[in-house]
Amino acid sequence: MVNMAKKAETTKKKKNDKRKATAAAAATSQTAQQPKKAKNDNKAAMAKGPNSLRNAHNVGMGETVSERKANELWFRKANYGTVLFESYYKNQSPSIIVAPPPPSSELQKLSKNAKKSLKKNRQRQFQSFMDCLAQPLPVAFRIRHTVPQNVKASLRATLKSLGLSPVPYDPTHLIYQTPPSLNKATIRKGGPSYSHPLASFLRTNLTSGHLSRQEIVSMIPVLCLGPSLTSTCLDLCASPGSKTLQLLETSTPSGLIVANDVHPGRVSSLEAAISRALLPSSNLERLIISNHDGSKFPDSPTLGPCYDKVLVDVPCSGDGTIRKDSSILPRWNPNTSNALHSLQCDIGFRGLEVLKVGGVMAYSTCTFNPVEDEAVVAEIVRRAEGRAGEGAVEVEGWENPLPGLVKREGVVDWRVADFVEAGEEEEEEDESKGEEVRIRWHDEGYLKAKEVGMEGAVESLWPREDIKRYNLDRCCRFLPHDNDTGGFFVALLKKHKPFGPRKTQVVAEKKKKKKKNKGGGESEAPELQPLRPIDHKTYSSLCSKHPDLPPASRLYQRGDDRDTIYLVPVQTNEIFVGDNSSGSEEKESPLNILFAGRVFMKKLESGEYELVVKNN
Ligand SMILES: C[S@@+](CC[C@H](N)C(=O)[O-])C[C@H]1O[C@@H](n2cnc3c(N)ncnc32)[C@H](O)[C@@H]1O
Repeated sequence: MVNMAKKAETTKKKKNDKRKATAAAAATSQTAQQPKKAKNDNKAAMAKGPNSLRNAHNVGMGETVSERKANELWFRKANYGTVLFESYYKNQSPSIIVAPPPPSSELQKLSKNAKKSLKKNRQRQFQSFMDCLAQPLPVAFRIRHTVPQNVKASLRATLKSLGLSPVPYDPTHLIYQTPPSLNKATIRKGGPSYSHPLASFLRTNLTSGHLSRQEIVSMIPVLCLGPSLTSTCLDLCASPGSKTLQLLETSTPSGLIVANDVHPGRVSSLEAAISRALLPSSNLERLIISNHDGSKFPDSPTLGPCYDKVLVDVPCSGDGTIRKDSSILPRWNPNTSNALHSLQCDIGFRGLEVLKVGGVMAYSTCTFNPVEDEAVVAEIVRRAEGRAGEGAVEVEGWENPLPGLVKREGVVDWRVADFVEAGEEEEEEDESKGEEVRIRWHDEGYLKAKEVGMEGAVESLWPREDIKRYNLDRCCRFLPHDNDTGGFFVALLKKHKPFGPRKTQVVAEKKKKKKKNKGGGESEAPELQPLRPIDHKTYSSLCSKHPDLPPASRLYQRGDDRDTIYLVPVQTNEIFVGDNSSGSEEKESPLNILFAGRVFMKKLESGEYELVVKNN
């Protein structure tokens, strides 16, 4: 009895260790680098097997080093991620990475030799995918739309003299890509190409705001949403802001852009990136930056679903960016994708809820993984149908905004997996079997997966029987070896019907108070107090000295900083407060606005406010 209890406890502990390793791998920042020393230790320990690595780091023994870090290190050192990645995508459904096989009726007609060569060809395709991932990503950049025509012409001429032409598939001739030898690693300070004329050209013009550095495939969602943004647009997961900037550049004077992110720190870096871009004030006057969990983004109290366009560029496992960040591969884990799926569904569905009828939403990720891509699209359409009936939302086909950039159809068939240490599921006593980590496929579906203890199993991870109904083939996949880019996924969804009422209305979360946690660090509370409409008293006193002031509805101040007055977008009060005419100190916006518009007035030492001159 005692032995059995001990065995059960060991098994439980092992499972806990594994769970922690997974969570750690998922939680670590994508930019985390593998420590140099780890690479050397790796070779010796790998020879003995991954468990010796784990023991060497005291993982699971409650030792001094933080267990989380040790678990993650163990996982990466064993290079499990790379092994899992290759095994996962090689054995995924046929058309995720390689071109779809011919239909079985045609396959049967092929000779033995033809079948063999087909198989070889598919292996070659997979290998070219893997080989491409091992190549660093060239630097992609574009000349900003907001740059005056004469400056555009001069930038193009200089680039031409440096031997660079716009990418052939860009009709605007504004997008460029460096040759492979000039990449993030070689052009950085201390890198071999730091002094290359193209590298210094890039530095100068990125600093001046003439150029924007952005991956080509990551430009696609905004390009698909349409160039004439005369409309109200919500970017639900906006930081670090490359797509928000793209939206701002192409918006027209009557447009509004609300850029939101859940992390207060990342909201501040979003604002900093936008300031660095040196956009004209007229573009900045169309922007609101808010801080909410995208899955609980507040309703407009006056208008309800009011956005013409919504961009949902969700947090994802990011394996499409391996060429840019090689640390992703050694810690790759299918459980990360499975765990993100539900959050992605919740954010995506909220995007559909706040979208106007007739509006369009772009859902995008930088992962190849269908459980974060097509599975999410299918689930949010299904949820929409639950609220508004069949045809409530439709996946739309779209013209390629970059004609010639190879895109592949979305898939309707995929497999779901998690990872296990071989031997663990059978609860083997033979420890040597626990040395191996491998993919465990759950082809029998959700119930069976739950039964065998798949972590994070939810039904929507699997393709449902009626999957063909969702037009998932209209989604687009971009693979690195097709265009020498990163990997990307985009789906466009159009809302056709109003959704019935939710059980509970979504209201802004209570603002958390800033407090010290036990460890002495700051809690997750936002650093900044939100902006609020200017109060009547301040506005009246300003009017007496500045007769041409904009209406009070356009002037906002931060709760704890009365020294600055912001000129916010025209629509702000109409959408978020419900009063478009006068100062409304009693009414509070449900939106946690951390930045908006541009700085309009500053308080002088004398206590008077002075107008801040526009930059253009
Ligand atoms: C893929 S990045 C977005 C990249 C951005 N759209 C761009 O083009 O620069 C995902 C972002 O989602 C944010 N995020 C994570 N969970 C979120 C949530 N629940 N609601 C809103 N944003 C979230 C992360 O902070 C991260 O900045």
